Amino acid sequence: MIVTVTANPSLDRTIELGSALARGEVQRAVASHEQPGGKGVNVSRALIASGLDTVAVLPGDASDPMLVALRAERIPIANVTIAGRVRSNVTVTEPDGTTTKLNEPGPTLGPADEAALIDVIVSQAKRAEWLVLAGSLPPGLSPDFYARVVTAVRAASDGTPPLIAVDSSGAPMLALVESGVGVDLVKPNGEELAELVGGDADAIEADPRLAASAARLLVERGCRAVLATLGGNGAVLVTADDAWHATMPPIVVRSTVGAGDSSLAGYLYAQQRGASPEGRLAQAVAHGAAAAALAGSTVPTPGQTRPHDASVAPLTSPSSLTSRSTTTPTPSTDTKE
Ligand SMILES: O=P(O)(O)OC[C@@]1(O)O[C@H](CO)[C@@H](O)[C@@H]1O
Repeated sequence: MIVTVTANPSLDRTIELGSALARGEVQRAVASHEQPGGKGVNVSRALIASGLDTVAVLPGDASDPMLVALRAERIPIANVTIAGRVRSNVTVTEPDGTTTKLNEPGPTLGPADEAALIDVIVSQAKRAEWLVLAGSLPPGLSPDFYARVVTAVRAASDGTPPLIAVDSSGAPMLALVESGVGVDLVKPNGEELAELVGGDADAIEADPRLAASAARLLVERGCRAVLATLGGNGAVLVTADDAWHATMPPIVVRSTVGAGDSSLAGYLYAQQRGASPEGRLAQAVAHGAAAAALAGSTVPTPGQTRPHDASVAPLTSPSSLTSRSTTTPTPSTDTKE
């Protein structure tokens, strides 16, 4: 069982344009989609599509349209009732695959909401093999919320605590790494790696060796494995002893929203099926690529993924983080989200 936590879920609205976005103009959309989202929620949606057991923990009233949409998709949830409404995030996609995202801050939560959320997470985590903590934090939650959750879950465990995966950014992610609690897997993109260890985000995303060298700094700070997604340049997986790079299967990008979440789900799906680290990396890239080729934040089924097209190779001598890459990133296949 895999428990996901989305402290700041959203009702994602995707607007597909038939021509390039023109700021300041009125444009007619060719299609629109509304889907329940937020990073942990998307991981749960992708796990369900892959036939795995999951529960999505999130704040939100049972009658909130976002929770209603989640139930309609038959995603098992454990919610903490709050006074405010779940936020709405808007995505605009252009024909060349460019994805523009406008994310609301989310409802303000108080100390009682935070305590209730941690209680629900601790109780759900007792039957979990993995606990996935993903996304931004809404206003009012402590910046070290994720470190608090990890500590509470481990303290309450009466046997083997769940493995913990984290995919977040900014202050909450930095606070987790700096807390020294140590987690089993983190899934940054190039920008988030640069935020955490320094360096140039575009150069990291363009150069798998540079990304591996940045990821290794996170391993040294207590993250047992780092799955770094590099948009069109695939992904790297770095552990204390090894590093691999997987290339991205060729796709036509439709929407990159949730592609990173699908990558994480693909990694967990392969891990649950006993795959080697290389196999997990290939499945992560295949899930991310398949998601990027689908509309809105639609998640793929394993049958829609092509792990054999993601060629995996060991990375033996990572570039120095201070080196600059001359490779140009490939925006048309970016799976940053
Ligand atoms: O604002 P956050 O929490 O960082 O990200 C939220 C979000 O952009 O992430 C998902 C895609 O990864 C979307 O479903 C959702 O709108």
